Amino acid sequence: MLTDQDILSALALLLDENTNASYGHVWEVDSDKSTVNVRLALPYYANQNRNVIERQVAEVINDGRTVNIHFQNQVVSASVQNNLPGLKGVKNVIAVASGKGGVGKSTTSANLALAMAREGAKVGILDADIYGPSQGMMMGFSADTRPGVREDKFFVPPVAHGIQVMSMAFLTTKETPVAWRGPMVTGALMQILTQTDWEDLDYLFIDMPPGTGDIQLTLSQKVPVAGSVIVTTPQDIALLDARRGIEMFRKVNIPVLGVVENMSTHICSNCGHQESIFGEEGGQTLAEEYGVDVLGKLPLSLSIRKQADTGSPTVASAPESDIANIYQSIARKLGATLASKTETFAMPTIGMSDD
Ligand SMILES: Nc1ncnc2c1ncn2[C@@H]1O[C@H](COP(=O)(O)OP(=O)(O)OP(=O)(O)O)[C@@H](O)[C@H]1O
Repeated sequence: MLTDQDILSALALLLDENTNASYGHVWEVDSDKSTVNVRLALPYYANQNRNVIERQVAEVINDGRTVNIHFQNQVVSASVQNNLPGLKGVKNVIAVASGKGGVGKSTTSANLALAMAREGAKVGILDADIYGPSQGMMMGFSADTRPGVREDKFFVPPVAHGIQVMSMAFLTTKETPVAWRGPMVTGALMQILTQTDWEDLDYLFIDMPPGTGDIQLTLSQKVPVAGSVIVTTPQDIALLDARRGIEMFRKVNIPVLGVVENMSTHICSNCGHQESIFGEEGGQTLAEEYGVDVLGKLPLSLSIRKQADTGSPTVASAPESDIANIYQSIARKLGATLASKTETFAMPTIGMSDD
């Protein structure tokens, strides 16, 4: 029979597929003749990964005893650029950006937020894409949706699919924002961001305006961002713009957590044939050039478009689909990558629970 120490040593070597490294010393073990209790405390959520972990553990403890695994996930706040004060009710802000419009940044933000929530985290989205706010529509809100108001001071974000959502579109008419100049836009966004009553969020995704102009730069300097994600399509022109996005975040000391390659291949809805119509390995080349990871690749798919454009993005409407699984994997990697960048990371104290 294995000793607890044998088991701990073997568990510490197991590979975490979300980090491509060993889990390390995040395990606790106690056992008797018939049962082994294993506790795993992770600094990110990975509920959709539990069966993989259970299989890994079962292979280590293969001595006929019953194995109980208790999972505990606790997200802590990562440091932010220039020690900006954090946002009340939000542990980590993740900016989702693209160098250019139309590459699927909003679709990716919505699906990643939903995927992160499915992994177990509490999540919000701020639609900062002021000139083309689409989160309201993508998350299924009607056009006349308005946030609640508390104490005449705070917006209470409407909730859809379990996600707290705020958008300039909830406060303006269609015509308003186009007439605004840059400083008005950033001022209004900062106000929405800080005056929203975010409730206990592990992650707030900010769907940034496309591009790398003044508005984007100002937001990146003023909003306390823990990490950013760059969405790009594989065409050279989009990649060129994505480079500018990475460089902008570097300049303001915001870590780039990775690149998501969208519309990576086209899968024919009739025959299933897969083709790289926008070129191959573009995101990979970009990621290598800047020493960041490709967190995942999404195909150009009719279902992604239809589901996002009708208010129930793929992760919500087809959670068991192959495409939803890609978003889940990206969400876990994102959480894990952010946690690994947390300088002040301290392991939570864990207690036994059947959670
Ligand atoms: N992988 C995909 N396959 C098919 N359609 C997609 C995919 N990703 C996004 N789309 C569709 O492409 C259109 C543009 O997507 P989206 O609004 O997310 O882009 P964006 O980068 O946020 O654009 P902008 O910054 O201009 O608002 C939408 O109709 C969306 O449904």
